[in-house]
Amino acid sequence: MSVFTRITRPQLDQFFSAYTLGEVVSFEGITDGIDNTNYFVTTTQGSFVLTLFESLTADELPHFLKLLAHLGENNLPCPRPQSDRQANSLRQLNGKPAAVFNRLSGTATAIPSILHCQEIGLQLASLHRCTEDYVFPIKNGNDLSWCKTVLSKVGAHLSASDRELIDDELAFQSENTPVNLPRGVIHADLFRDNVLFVDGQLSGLLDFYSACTDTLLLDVAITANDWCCDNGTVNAEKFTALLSAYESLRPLEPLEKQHWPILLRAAALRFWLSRLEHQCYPRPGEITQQKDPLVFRRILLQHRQQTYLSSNVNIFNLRSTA
Ligand SMILES: Nc1ncnc2c1ncn2[C@@H]1O[C@H](COP(=O)(O)OP(=O)(O)OP(=O)(O)O)[C@@H](O)[C@H]1O
Ligand SMILES: N[C@@H](CCO)C(=O)O
Repeated sequence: MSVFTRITRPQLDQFFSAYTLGEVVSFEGITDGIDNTNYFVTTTQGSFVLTLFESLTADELPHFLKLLAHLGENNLPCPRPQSDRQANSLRQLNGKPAAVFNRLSGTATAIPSILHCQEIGLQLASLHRCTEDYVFPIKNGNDLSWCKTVLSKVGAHLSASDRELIDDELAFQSENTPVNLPRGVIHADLFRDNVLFVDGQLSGLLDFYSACTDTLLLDVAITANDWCCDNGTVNAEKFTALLSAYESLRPLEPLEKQHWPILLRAAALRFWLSRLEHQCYPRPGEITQQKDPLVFRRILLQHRQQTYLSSNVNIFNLRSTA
């Protein structure tokens, strides 16, 4: 996140007086992330994170808070929404919907090892399994039609060859839209900066605000593209490690294996476009971060050309064949 909405100490004191979480001792804006405004808040009773939601509405947010509560009940290490004295977990601060969560320990890993990739593969499969029967009425806002809209917004800023590449990929994805693949709750943004580790053990899964109901394999592809590429270069060994760990809890169906290369491309395209959009239309904020769109251009090109297939391990080398 970045700090888009500044809050003052008196506002915070008043806000926390609605809870039974102690008195505010200190607070600071968090610079990571690009969607919401987050502050670390230390009170006389513990450490918390205050989130001011910058785009999700008060109608949508209860679904996300309920999902986080469900995941916590199933022992996933997710932030738990804290309730105020009236049992509300969603309030308003500075004109924005706001909520308080327990602060999870750990730090994100910038350069994941094979072990980190295995850990995240296992956790993602746990997430998919523990939401098998969970009804989550949020659609994927970053689907193919969104990709087309973003291209129409950023197209004028792109080189002719990049526009052509994106057009071509969009045509490919439209012709190969997955049907009949297992669907469920997906995190949809399980990047390295949304996962905390303590001494190599996964201690936190963060930022469920892109979560939606969609193809489970898309979630695996989104996660693998970030965790298993070293600065945009596919690391075939890491892909295999993540997938094998995932499959130890949720084996992929034959149809999913067939679609894996397609969804890797879809996931790379989606984040190339969102990063381009942020680059072309940055939001005003006090502390803002921009992420490099070219990383996902590189990943997409490798998936299209499958250049990594010449390595000893390839990312289609799944444990069982389709
Ligand atoms: N419950 C928590 N415990 C510990 N740290 C947290 C917690 N919630 C948020 N953070 C910290 O704040 C950062 C930003 O949070 P988050 O990823 O939810 O924000 P965002 O703006 O939605 O980010 P993104 O750009 O990934 O969409 C995290 O990377 C993490 O460092
Ligand atoms: N995880 C995204 C940003 C938040 O959606 C990215 O790295 O582009």
